[in-house]
Amino acid sequence: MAKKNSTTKDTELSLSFFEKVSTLLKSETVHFVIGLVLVIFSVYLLLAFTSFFFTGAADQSIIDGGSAQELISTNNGVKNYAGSRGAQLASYLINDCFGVSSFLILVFLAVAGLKLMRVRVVRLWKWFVGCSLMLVWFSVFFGFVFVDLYKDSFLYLGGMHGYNVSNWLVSQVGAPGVWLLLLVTAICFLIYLSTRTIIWLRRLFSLSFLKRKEKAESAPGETPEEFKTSWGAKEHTSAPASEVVEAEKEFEKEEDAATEKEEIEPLHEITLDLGGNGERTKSTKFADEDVTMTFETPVSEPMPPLREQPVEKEPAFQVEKAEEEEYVGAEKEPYNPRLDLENYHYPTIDLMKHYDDNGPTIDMAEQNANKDKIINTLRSFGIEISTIKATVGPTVTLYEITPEQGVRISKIRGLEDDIALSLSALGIRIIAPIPGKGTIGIEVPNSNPKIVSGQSIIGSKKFQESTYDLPVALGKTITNEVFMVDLCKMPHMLVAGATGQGKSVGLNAIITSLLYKKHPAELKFVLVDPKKVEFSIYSVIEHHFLAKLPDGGDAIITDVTKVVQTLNSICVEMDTRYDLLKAAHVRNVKEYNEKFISRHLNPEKGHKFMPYIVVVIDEFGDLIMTAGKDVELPIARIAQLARAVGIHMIIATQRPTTNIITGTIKANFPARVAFRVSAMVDSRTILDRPGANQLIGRGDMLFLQGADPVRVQCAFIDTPEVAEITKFIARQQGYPTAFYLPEYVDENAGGDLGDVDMGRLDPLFEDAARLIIIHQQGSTSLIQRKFAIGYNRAGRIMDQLEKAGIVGPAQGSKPREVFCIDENDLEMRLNNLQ
Ligand SMILES: Nc1ncnc2c1ncn2[C@@H]1O[C@H](COP(=O)(O)OP(=O)(O)OP(=O)(O)O)[C@@H](O)[C@H]1O
Repeated sequence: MAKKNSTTKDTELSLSFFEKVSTLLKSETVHFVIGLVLVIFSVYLLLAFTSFFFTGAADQSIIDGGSAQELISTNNGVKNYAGSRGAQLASYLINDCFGVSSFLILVFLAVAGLKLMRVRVVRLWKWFVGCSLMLVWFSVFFGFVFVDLYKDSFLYLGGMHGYNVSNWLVSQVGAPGVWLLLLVTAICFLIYLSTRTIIWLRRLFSLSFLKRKEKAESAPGETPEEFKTSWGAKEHTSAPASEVVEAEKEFEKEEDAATEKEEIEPLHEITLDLGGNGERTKSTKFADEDVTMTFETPVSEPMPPLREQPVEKEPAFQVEKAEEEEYVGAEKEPYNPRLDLENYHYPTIDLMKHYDDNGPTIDMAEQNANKDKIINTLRSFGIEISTIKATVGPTVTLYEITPEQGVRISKIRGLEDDIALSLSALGIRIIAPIPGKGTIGIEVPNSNPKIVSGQSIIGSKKFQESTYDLPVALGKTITNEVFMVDLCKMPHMLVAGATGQGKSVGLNAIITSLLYKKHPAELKFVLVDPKKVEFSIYSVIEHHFLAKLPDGGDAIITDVTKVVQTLNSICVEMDTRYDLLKAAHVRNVKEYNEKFISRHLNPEKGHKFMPYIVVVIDEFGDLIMTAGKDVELPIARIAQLARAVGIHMIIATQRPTTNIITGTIKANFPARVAFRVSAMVDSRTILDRPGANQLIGRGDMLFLQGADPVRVQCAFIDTPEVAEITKFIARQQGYPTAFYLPEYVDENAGGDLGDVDMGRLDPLFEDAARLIIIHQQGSTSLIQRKFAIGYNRAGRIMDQLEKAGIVGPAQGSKPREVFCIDENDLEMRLNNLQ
């Protein structure tokens, strides 16, 4: 017995020891120290290797012939700068192993060290595979090519590995075979590094570079007909290019999915087991009643497609027939919008908090009690039911009842308060009938609600594999399915709910979903936060994901006048985008970007890749109260028109009254999210029906797009989680500035040049005038940039230039016309001014 006790104790002790060691190994400080040691060791190796080239010959006899005792002694005579150990290491790795390609070992060690120190974000396994493959390849290559050097040099360029392997290969496939083998493996490796290799190879095989040369030499019109047809330049080059874009996309997708899957797999599948024996459905017949109660565990059936509501007032958008010949860029490679930040890594799922208590559990006692209460309450009003089925969601259970024949639905609907009273629970909602089912639903809050973690939503297969353009994962439905929508199709969303009911968390869930799925080149946010505290955590990703006015101010907009300017600037951007779409003869931003990527739009004519812009406005009520029409008008304009040009809006308010959510706003925000509100009238304002007043709060919400609202438990993504995600993004390389929205010149303010004081010209006035003349471009942002001054000062200088007749009036987003042709002309005008 005593022996057994001591064994258990030992096991416990060793367990806690291993636990301690494993926690220690996970600590950031230990990682940093190990990383630092690796980096320093790689520097030492570099020294040893480099020195080996110069001192290797002299050291050879000592290293090879000297005894261990001699090498340890102080006067060992080794010349290598890294001492006898360095010389041994270099001799072993270079001569005995892989030759000069052993340098790749220290490259990998340095990269691994930097990753552990969190200096660089890299995919270590990719570096490992890459370095290992190159190590082996170069070793064989040098062993094969410099085989003669092995006889009379102290340095084996391919090491013994390269020498042996290449000799063996030569004996098997002959020297030409080894050349071909090396070529094929090198090509495969380059394809592994970048699928662009395929484009180069195709070009090489089609000899299109020869054709280009020929074309340049022969004058236009001189190309012989047979030459044209046999080479078929246009069709042949454009088709593979687009295929390769697809291939690249596929490649990236697979790669991302593979890495993400590794981290995500265990998190999203929740299986409910009511009976404890693995049955999915269980029916219970109650002895005293005639009612069958069925429990249903949530199944992950595909969600019914959301009914899309056509956006009201969407203007007719005509597409003119292309008359001019289509532009085809000189470069055949597709444009890669992500190229500037091609090493950008999407946030990983482990940045979010993991809740152990994730899956729904079923309290049978609670279920039975609720069932009895529902049956008894209905019976006391003379309503008999034949079946009752319970679906247990994260926070709410849906009881689906089938009444006996002849019972009027309106009668049950009228009993909402009585059932709520009998169950003594808040948040009871009756859905009579459940659309498409012929049953009546009674939603009852669970006594022990579960948190729907952000990790379980973002890590879900459904979200990870979604192909939506702007995927937004909101939470989980009553059947525990991940509830997702495509913001692109909505196209704007209205979020309302009383204070403290989960609005801010909901907005975080929306923004975070987009951050997890989009590249900084493809998406920009405009964040408006009159409360000044909600969105401040996003300020660190300004250079990656935020858009702002080019006036040098904060990217998170907190000031009402700035909001008005920004919204108007977005209207300018919207108009510009429409013009570009029209010029490109396409109907929406997606088609436009596809055309731009395939280089069918000329950047010199102002065409550019258009990222989606998502405008998120918190506390919209506050804005309307302070700025009224100034805010409402641009919002209504954007909401009516911006869908096609990739600008989407999400506005949130805690005061869902009719003077804030006006008819115009409502009509243009077809997707509505309602958290709990205090009064039925507020629910009617948001959803056009009651329901939001019966929610239980803490992220319980109704989502409406189309006819029937869906009850969803919003994902809980807390501020520290968002901070981790934004920190992860901010640590990576970003753009030099935020995405600049176009300048907006307030026509009422700017148009009145009577206010411009020409007696007190800005000290930079003359320099700015010269700059404008040199560039022949009347742009305020140019002045701002060159003189590093704010928007307001640059705007004032521009007004003075206009009054002095040097530039013309503002023309929306386009630069002003410059009236001065050269510096002489300017001198004359300046003299006239004095
Ligand atoms: N989805 C959720 N799951 C669990 N708890 C939640 C959820 N959403 C919100 N909560 C809880 O409710 C609290 C208030 O949420 P939140 O700050 O989002 O409210 P709010 O509506 O934005 O309030 P306010 O309008 O005052 O900013 C949170 O701190 C959290 O404890």
